[in-house]
Amino acid sequence: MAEYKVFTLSQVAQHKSKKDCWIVIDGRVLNVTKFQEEHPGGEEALIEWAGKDATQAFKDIGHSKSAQKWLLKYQVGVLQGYTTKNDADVQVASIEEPKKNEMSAFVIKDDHTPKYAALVEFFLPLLVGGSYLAYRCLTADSSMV
Ligand code: HEM
Repeated sequence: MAEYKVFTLSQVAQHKSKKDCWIVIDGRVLNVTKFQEEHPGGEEALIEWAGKDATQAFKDIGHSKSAQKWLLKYQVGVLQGYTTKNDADVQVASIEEPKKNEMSAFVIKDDHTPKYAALVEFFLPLLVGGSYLAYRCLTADSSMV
């Protein structure tokens, strides 16, 4: 388990230039100065967030799991108020939740009960109506005799 130095947001804010660029993601303080040119999303995306907490922006893009692992490579500390018990904890917190919600929505759609109810609602009036007509026909025939 790595022991990281603790920084306040105002300490991070002092590293907001292209030559000295820190950002915060999920409570991790990252020195991304050398990563700017390598970043597949462009260096501007990182410079825009220099010295700030970019957690929401990072999540909104939908970065891959592999991108999340890259965070560990550039971590220099932890934001005050956060505790990273181990490296795996913070990674999982970022992407898995939306996928679980998608699945539960799918399960609700897959429920067969409403289909069954719709069939009964359709055939029951037909059955009652048909029986009534048959009864009327039979009664009419017998009255003519
Ligand atoms: C140190 C933090 C970051 C790392 C390690 C990182 C890493 C990556 C990686 C590996 C990709 C390629 C696609 C993927 O694997 O998901 C990517 C794409 C991208 N990133 Fe980042 N990123 C970081 C921070 C940010 C921030 C703060 C923004 C700001 C909004 C950002 C915006 C983007 C965009 C726009 C793309 C392109 C997405 C696409 O082409 O669909 N990234 N990033």
